[in-house]
Amino acid sequence: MINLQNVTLSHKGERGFTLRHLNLSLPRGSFSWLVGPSGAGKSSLLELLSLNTLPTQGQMSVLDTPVETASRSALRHLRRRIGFIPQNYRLIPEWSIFDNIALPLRLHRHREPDIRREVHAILNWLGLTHHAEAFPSQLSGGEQQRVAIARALIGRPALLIADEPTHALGEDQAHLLLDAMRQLITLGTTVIVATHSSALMRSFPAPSLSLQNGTLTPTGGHHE
Ligand SMILES: Nc1ncnc2c1ncn2[C@@H]1O[C@H](COP(=O)(O)OP(=O)(O)OP(=O)(O)O)[C@@H](O)[C@H]1O
Repeated sequence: MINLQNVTLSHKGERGFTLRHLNLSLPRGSFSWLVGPSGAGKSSLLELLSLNTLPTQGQMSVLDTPVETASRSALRHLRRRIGFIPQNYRLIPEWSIFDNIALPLRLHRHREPDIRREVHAILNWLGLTHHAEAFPSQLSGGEQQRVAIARALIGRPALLIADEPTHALGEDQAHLLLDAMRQLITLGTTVIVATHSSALMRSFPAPSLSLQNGTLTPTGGHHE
């Protein structure tokens, strides 16, 4: 499902490497926490796995597709099977909350009546129904984070990547998200969640990947 061999990443203009010699293998339907100190490279690794950046060196396959030989259109199709909850939400400011959440379904060319039904169901589940026609700037941080969660989950992604997805949420909402992730795993989705919250990790024991200074260190998780 996900395989990294000797992957390194350096950002443009950077002299050293942000991620170094990463080897990682994650099976379909697995759940992994991603931990490490601030600046260790967690967000950079998640940007890589969600195909927003590509490795500087090494081999990476995502959803069983080697990315270095994939065409642009193959990468575009792959990205549509990935749900990503970025740390800064990245909602489209000019679009309503409804349209932000509907985006993955529209990319998959679902029928409008089905889109309306599914978006309203997820708005209701996350307590956002009254914000359907609002714009992102009119919402609180926690509400925007829930919109980002809804957008990532609505297409039932094959791979779900979440970067501190509960940092602006209350405890009940964090548990709602964990429950949804549990369900996705049973459907075969692979899930990776970066977090600084040991309380969150305790509530869902799972293997963890530990990044230190751009390198994965062994912790008894899935990685090699
Ligand atoms: N676009 C970029 N260009 C240059 N350097 C970057 C870029 N993005 C991240 N970095 C650098 O990569 C390193 C790792 O950053 P990253 O955000 O991946 O860490 P992190 O583990 O997610 O940290 P945090 O827990 O604080 O979110 C940092 O030194 C950062 O400055």
